[in-house]
Amino acid sequence: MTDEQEKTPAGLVRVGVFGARGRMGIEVCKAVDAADDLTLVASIDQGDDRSAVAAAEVVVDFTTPDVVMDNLQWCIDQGISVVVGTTGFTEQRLEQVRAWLAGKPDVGVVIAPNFGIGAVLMMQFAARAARHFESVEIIEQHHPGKLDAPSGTATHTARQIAQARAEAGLGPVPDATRDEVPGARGAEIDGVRVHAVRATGLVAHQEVLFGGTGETLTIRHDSYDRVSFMPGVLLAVRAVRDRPGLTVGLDALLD
Ligand SMILES: NC(=O)c1ccc[n+]([C@@H]2O[C@H](COP(=O)([O-])OP(=O)(O)OC[C@H]3O[C@@H](n4cnc5c(N)ncnc54)[C@H](O)[C@@H]3O)[C@@H](O)[C@H]2O)c1
Ligand SMILES: O=C(O)C1=N[C@H](C(=O)O)CCC1
Repeated sequence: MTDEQEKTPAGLVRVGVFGARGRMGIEVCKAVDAADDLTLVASIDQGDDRSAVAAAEVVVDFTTPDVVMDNLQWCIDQGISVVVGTTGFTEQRLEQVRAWLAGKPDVGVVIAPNFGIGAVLMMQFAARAARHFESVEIIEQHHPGKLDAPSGTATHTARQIAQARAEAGLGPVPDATRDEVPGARGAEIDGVRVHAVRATGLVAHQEVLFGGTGETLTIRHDSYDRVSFMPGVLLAVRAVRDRPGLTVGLDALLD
């Protein structure tokens, strides 16, 4: 048993944070500190020795797409459950995480592209609406410090919409564009156009625009402050050890 483990009062969940000096990591450390049932045992950023995290029961990762897989493999190897907010998860990456977890029946991993409760509902509403409209486009807007485009949230939403359209037998989204300045029509994710806006003053925002005969439907979510993600992060921290294996998205935890 480590010193940190010995010192922890019974009943408190020991939490470590990767990316602790980043925009999200700072908020996560504050939220864990403020929670009566959690205790922050390690806050790690680039260049720090991550072995301090070995005392944690749950690690929260808000780092970057290029380091998150190494962090995840390390935590799973140590038998530590992980809550991941870092983006960049392809189906291939998710399969890799499932393979690492296969030999660790007591370890849980929750990976969610967006921990905002409103954002999770926005994605659910969009998936529900998708089968009723022939047209759909996604417009995501974020702060200019964001490294990836389109956002993980937009990519996840596009995949869910594409799946709902396929199940409903909808064909391609109508679009007569013949001459295009490259990029003018956005990126295409599973047949859904996604437009990424970056501007100072923004935090994280997304609109899903549906079009049908004589009508449009816009579903919009706005995170004005990173504290909006904290209830979802804490929900996952409290639940992850009771969910062995991989959970993608917050939907199952909210239900
Ligand atoms: N799921 C969500 O709800 C949600 C919300 C906001 C952001 N994000 C995602 O979270 C990630 C982080 O976002 P951010 O705005 O906090 O970015 P950020 O750049 O402010 O923070 C990332 C931090 O990770 C640190 N880091 C880099 N390599 C590391 C390593 N090997 N070990 C430990 N720390 C390391 C960096 O030094 C930095 O402090 C991004 O992928 C972003 O898209 C997800
Ligand atoms: O600030 C970011 O970066 C965010 N990233 C996530 C994404 O890519 O969807 C969630 C919203 C904030």
